[in-house]
Amino acid sequence: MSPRAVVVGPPGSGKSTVGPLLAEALGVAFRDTDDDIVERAGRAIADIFADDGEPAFRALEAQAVAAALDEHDGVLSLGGGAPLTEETRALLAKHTVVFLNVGLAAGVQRTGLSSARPLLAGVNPRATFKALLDARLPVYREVATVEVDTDHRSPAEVVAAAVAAIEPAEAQNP
Ligand SMILES: Nc1ncnc2c1ncn2[C@@H]1O[C@H](COP(=O)(O)OP(=O)(O)O)[C@@H](O)[C@H]1O
Ligand SMILES: O=C(O)C1=C[C@@H](OP(=O)(O)O)[C@@H](O)[C@H](O)C1
Ligand SMILES: [Mg+2]
Repeated sequence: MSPRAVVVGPPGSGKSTVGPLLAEALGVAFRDTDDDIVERAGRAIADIFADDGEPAFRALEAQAVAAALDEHDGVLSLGGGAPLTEETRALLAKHTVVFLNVGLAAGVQRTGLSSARPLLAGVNPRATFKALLDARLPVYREVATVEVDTDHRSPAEVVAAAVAAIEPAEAQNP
């Protein structure tokens, strides 16, 4: 079993919002590995970071991603940092991976009102977000088979662009 599409990208790119809409458009089920981690640990992501630290979260995340890649055949959205783990990058090599890109302004705006993302909770979210984008863009591009810009696009417009990008990629690699 293999997901129809795996969705990666920075926090605020819309993985958890666009993912279910993309699944609906493709007529398949949706799963989000952050939800799997919360369910399995019985704790919020912010609590896992606070109690056990980021390396412990990344280990739970790598397990959750490996299991979901094996079990799920619909659209699978990952947490923003999942492709930082080398084992996950290796597993993603066999899959259709959609990179939802977001620029600094929209990314900060979309994540600014939420305290659910511990990595962005510091005193200067804009500088933190910029450093995160600089470090991660090459990683997202390394694992992606298609890239979709989400700035100035509604979630429905992002879905349309993603479907248009995925279908020719699937035709090339059936
Ligand atoms: N294309 C978009 N345009 C405007 N707002 C968006 C868009 N995509 C997502 N959002 C909003 O941004 C916030 C973060 O989205 P989310 O799906 O949780 O991102 P991610 O899972 O990539 O971190 C949510 O409030 C969501 O409604
Ligand atoms: O970028 C990251 O490292 C993280 C992103 C979050 O998911 P979203 O990208 O869905 O916000 C969540 O997995 C955790 O807070 C760590
Ligand atoms: Mg998410």
